[in-house]
Amino acid sequence: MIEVLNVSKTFTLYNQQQARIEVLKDANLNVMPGECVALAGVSGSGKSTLMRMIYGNYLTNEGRIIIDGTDITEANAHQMMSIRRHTLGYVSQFLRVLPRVPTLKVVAEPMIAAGASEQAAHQRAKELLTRLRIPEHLWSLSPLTFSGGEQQRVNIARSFCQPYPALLLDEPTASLDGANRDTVISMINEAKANGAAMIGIFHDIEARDRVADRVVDLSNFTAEH
Ligand SMILES: Nc1ncnc2c1ncn2[C@@H]1O[C@H](COP(=O)(O)OP(=O)(O)OP(=O)(O)O)[C@@H](O)[C@H]1O
Repeated sequence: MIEVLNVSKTFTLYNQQQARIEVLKDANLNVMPGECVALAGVSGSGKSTLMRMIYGNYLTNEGRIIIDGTDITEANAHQMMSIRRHTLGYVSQFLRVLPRVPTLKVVAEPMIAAGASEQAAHQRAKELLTRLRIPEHLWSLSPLTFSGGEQQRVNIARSFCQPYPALLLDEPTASLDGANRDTVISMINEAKANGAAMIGIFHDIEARDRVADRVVDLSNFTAEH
């Protein structure tokens, strides 16, 4: 479902004497439906960089990244938008939304964009916000003033509102209390049971061990190896 084939990534810092940072060399990873792979490796080994390449935010220097049969290193903007709409979700660490959009709409929006009716999307959004313990009186407010943990839960609700077949998780439990952390771990395991292929970064090792089938250490894919 998510295939990373011989991927290399070097950053060139044009405003700093053309300095080159070789982050990944010949990285390979294959994630099957229903599998969760955790990315590990020392700080700076390229975990976030690889996730951003898979989501199409960073270009790939070499190699191919295949999502559900499409090579996203060659995809145009229209194809990439369609993949993000229907196939690949991304739970980022920080919520990025437009100001003044109510929480309920923020959560339902990706599902509506993927073709669901407003009524069905709002119903699903309400179920998820309830499950993630966001009090109902906050649903009509913008999440921009919410606490860090509340914002993270809105972000998770938004990414789980529709059943993406592939999902990227960037520290999904980082700012959560125990009960919400357990809820998110259950949601990840349910998505897995429903066939989602997932790649995650978890600094919370206990959470990682409860969801990950495999751990891949990106330090093995650096230029020194
Ligand atoms: N946009 C960028 N421009 C230049 N260098 C970058 C950029 N993004 C990442 N890097 C460099 O790539 C390397 C890997 O960074 P990355 O954030 O992927 O590491 P990580 O494994 O996720 O680290 P951490 O565990 O600390 O979050 C770092 O040396 C970083 O400086």
